[in-house]
Amino acid sequence: MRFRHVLLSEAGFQSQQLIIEAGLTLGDASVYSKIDVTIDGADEVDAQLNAIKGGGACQLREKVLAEAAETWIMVADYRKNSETLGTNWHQGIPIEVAPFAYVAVLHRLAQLGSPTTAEKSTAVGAHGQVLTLRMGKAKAGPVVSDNGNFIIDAPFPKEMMERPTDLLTKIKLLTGVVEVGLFCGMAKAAYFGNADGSVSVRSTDGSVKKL
Ligand SMILES: O=C(CO)[C@H](O)[C@H](O)COP(=O)(O)O
Repeated sequence: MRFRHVLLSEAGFQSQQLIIEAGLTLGDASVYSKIDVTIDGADEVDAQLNAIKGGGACQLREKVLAEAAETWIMVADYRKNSETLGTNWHQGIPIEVAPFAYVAVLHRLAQLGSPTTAEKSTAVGAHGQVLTLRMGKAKAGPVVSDNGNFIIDAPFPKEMMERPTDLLTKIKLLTGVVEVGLFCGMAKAAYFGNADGSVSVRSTDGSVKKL
């Protein structure tokens, strides 16, 4: 396999800083539109290698790089490995939205089945998470992505999370949505770090190999 030692800045500000600090060559997806391999983290990975991403609010850029890659690989620790998305990642699907449209998108997500405060006891079971605009921790106001957009975290009931591609399609069609933190059918493999320090690799055929 041929590698170019160029790292792309689109994965977000933090990645860009790490690339510069390490003295590596910083590239750009508009110059390197085809990538051999993209390796990325995930917030949760299901049995079919679908993933939730966007815990760091970078899912738009990360999806552009994943789609540009011949091979897209995920790395995560064992706590992010589950049968169905939403099992261990409870805060919901990260959705990047145009700021002026966020109230409209919140309404449409609620209509799609994402629970709001009023209905949380029936809709989300034990976890109690509800549809929210993600707020900053060290700043007042909402989190603003590297693209100047807001992030909505939208939990959905288990029966909808079991069909992530259908859910992705429905959310992506809402006007005002820029990108959805569901990565479906994209990964060639997921590498999980185990509690004992070993690594397990799961492939698209469902096979798991311990390294
Ligand atoms: O999707 C992401 C950022 O948008 C990250 O890949 C995801 O949040 C995992 O991060 P970490 O490996 O630091 O736990």
